[in-house]
Amino acid sequence: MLKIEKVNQFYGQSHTLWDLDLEFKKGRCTCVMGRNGVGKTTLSKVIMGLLPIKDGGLIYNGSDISKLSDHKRASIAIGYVPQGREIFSQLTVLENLQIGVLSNRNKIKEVPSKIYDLFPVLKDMAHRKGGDLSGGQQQQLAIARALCIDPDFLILDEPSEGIQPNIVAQIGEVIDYLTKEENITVMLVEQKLPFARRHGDDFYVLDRGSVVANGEISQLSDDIIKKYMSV
Ligand SMILES: Nc1ncnc2c1ncn2[C@@H]1O[C@H](COP(=O)(O)OP(=O)(O)OP(=O)(O)O)[C@@H](O)[C@H]1O
Repeated sequence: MLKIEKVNQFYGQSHTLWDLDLEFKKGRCTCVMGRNGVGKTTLSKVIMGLLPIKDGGLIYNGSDISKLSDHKRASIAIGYVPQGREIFSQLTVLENLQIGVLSNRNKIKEVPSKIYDLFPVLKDMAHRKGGDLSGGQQQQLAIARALCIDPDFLILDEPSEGIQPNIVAQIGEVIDYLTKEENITVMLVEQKLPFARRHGDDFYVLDRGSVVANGEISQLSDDIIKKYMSV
């Protein structure tokens, strides 16, 4: 589905991603983990085309997308829910969703009813301003907006961070539904181990911009956690 091949990325002189090799398999949830500052968000932005890479390739369904603009990448159906959500707080819930619909690759005009099946609260709050929603509801709105483009590949950057437990559980159920029922490929940037273990299929652990461990989520051992994830 998506292969990251020998990717190197720099912020100015600062070498941040080092010869990264990762593979995201179709219909699976792959967790990208590691301590603060190891490069997880940088990798998400590289995939979205928000940051340039120095060399290497991003092979998406067999083609190298590393030279495409972020706009073109949205049209090839990569959805992105950034850390901090970035919803439009002055627009209503419905207007936020309609912005996702504008980038829908099948040129639909209305918010699909499936979105409200996944997130019923958004139907109840359709005419409320995004900024009036709780943090958890804003996270749901951000995920729903990304789903409005009908993505094949969805990047979720720490969706459970600072969110109340019942909404975290709902978001986990949505991830399971998207991978298992809709065959969507999910990249889950996650620091919370129980959430990653419950909803992830595969994992990569990064340290200082390099992959230091990977495998199926059942292979995420206490040794790896102690060495690369505990503070
Ligand atoms: N715009 C930038 N300019 C320069 N350096 C940056 C920039 N953004 C991030 N960095 C640096 O790049 C490294 C990787 O940061 P990144 O945000 O990708 O890590 P992360 O693993 O996502 O961390 P966190 O879990 O805190 O979000 C860090 O050393 C960070 O300070």
